Amino acid sequence: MLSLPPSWTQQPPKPDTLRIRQATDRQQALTKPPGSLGRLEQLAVQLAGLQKTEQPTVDPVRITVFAGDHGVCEEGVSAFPQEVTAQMIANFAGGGAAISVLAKQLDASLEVVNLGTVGEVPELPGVRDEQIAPATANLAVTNAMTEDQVCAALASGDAAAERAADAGCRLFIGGDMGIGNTTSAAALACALLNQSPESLVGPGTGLDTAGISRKSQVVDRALKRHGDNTDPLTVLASLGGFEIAALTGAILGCAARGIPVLVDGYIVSVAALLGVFQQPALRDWLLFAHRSAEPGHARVLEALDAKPLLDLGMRLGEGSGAAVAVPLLRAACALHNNMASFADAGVSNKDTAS
Ligand SMILES: Cc1cc2ncn([C@H]3O[C@H](COP(=O)(O)O)[C@@H](O)[C@H]3O)c2cc1C
Ligand SMILES: O=C(O)c1cccnc1
Repeated sequence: MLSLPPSWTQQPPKPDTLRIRQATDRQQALTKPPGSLGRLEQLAVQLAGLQKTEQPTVDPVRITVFAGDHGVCEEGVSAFPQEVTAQMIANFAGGGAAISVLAKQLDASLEVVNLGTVGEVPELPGVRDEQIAPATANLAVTNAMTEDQVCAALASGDAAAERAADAGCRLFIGGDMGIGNTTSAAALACALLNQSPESLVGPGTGLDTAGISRKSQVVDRALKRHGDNTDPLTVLASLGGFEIAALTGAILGCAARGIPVLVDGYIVSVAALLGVFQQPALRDWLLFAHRSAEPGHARVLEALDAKPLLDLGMRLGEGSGAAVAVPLLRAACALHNNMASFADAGVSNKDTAS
């Protein structure tokens, strides 16, 4: 019997329509022409509905980076060697990674979950050892994971959501670290969206044209082996990665517990897409931070009907693009919660002007 977290099979809660109406009315009453704060208004209204509150906030922010290695690296699909995954875990803990710097700057809590790396990772503060296997199997030739391994990864993600809820976190950011994971993400997105490898495979950490063409052929082999099954659990087992499955589990787990999720780039968006395939109502809980420079991201965002807040040419992962968008959400909440209304400030509204 597979042991799946409840959020895999149960629908996430619906946003609170009363709070949405109240927040929409409040935006109309604040001292500004209606709609003049653009998408910041919609963000505050969405957060008020999801958090079931008059005073939305994103603090405290929780960032969890999930790390795992990919057997498909033996096909030469990344510009970087596989040992970088374990080395970066140490860098996250040491404060030197991009997400470490951003988390500190945002005053967000950062945790790292190691789901399985080929390289040794010593015991480190802030790093949880939840290793499933040293790496997934090579998805070009066989299923990347067993269904039991997928369940273990989903459960790790769900446990991260539980910790975020227990800590009173009001916004969740998931990050990825796993050399080779843009190959897995492309294969997953191709299988779910019935796309060709050419349309979704990109340079990742920096492949040249010949490298991208080789990577496309690897994804093509994987898709031929996989067939046309779009069941999320089957697709994850066939083409996924430990960190991607854990991200899906975390995103579903956060929604189930009433925590909105700020989605990062290509990898996290594919994890979110899997979650939406499994539970379409998950879509309500997702805010999209940025458009990654990885070319396949645009197609994945389109499938999710998502218009990200930023387009900065970033293509790092780790949750970094989402972290950069947090100040926008903070601004949206501060404006919503603290601006004066026309009545309070004695400013004439459109309707009362003579
Ligand atoms: C030093 C370094 C830090 C990273 N942080 C995130 N990634 C990102 O790049 C990798 C995916 O790209 P590909 O599929 O081409 O290997 C993942 O580890 C992802 O998290 C990094 C990559 C490197 C090299
Ligand atoms: O957008 C991402 O998530 C991404 C892009 C390239 C490499 N790693 C992650």
